[in-house]
Amino acid sequence: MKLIIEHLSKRFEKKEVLRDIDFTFESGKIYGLLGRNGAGKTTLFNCLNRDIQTDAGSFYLQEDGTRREVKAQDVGYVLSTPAVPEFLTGREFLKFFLDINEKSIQNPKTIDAYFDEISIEPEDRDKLLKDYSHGMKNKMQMLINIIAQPNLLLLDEPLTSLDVVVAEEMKQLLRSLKKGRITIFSTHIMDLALDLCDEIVLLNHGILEVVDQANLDSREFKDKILAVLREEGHE
Ligand SMILES: Nc1ncnc2c1ncn2[C@@H]1O[C@H](COP(=O)(O)OP(=O)(O)OP(=O)(O)O)[C@@H](O)[C@H]1O
Repeated sequence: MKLIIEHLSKRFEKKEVLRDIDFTFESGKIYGLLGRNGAGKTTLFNCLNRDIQTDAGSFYLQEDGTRREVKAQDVGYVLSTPAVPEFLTGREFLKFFLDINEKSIQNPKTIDAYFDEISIEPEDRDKLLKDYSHGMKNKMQMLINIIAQPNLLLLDEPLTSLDVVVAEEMKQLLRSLKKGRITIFSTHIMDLALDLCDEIVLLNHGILEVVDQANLDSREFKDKILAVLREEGHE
């Protein structure tokens, strides 16, 4: 499966954020999306999730030579600022989510098994989500997006607020889930991108480009990424 983006453009008033983007993402890979503040990473995700309209261009999934439109159920989108229903407990939220997605979830596990997977302690599972820490809310959001096994998993700086142990567990989880889906991961933490991702993609001057990692050790590779990103002055 491939996600093919053709001539995608988006501007906000005078600011041209995405400029005629042509890019192909392939399943089985984790893509690290790097770009400076304001480069347009969230805008790209919002377009792919159809939260905002594009000005021009299109994107679609291609499987066995057949193209089809990206549907809502194809996409899991983990926001950098977690949005969870604060009036529910963790368990109620998870149960609700499992119930409404019953038909699409393959090999469902028990609610406690899911909590175990993201290391939410038993004593926290029946607390209201409003009393969860930022990192715990983030984990819940990541979990419900992973459970539904989307074809396209968009992660907008999701590991930044997690403690080192959980961030490591989440990395393992994402690695174990990458087969058969396209994972695009935006981050400002270059080491995380290098550690987790199969490809590094830069969003620079409104276009996407892959950074070729061939024959470069990680220091040289980092320098190369920085050099490309530095070209763009603050606007
Ligand atoms: N709804 C909006 N209205 C007007 N301008 C917007 C809107 N959303 C984003 N922008 C502008 O588009 C540009 C790209 O923003 P975006 O949030 O996509 O960048 P980003 O790469 O995710 O940044 P960061 O790394 O800082 O989170 C910025 O200049 C931002 O001000």
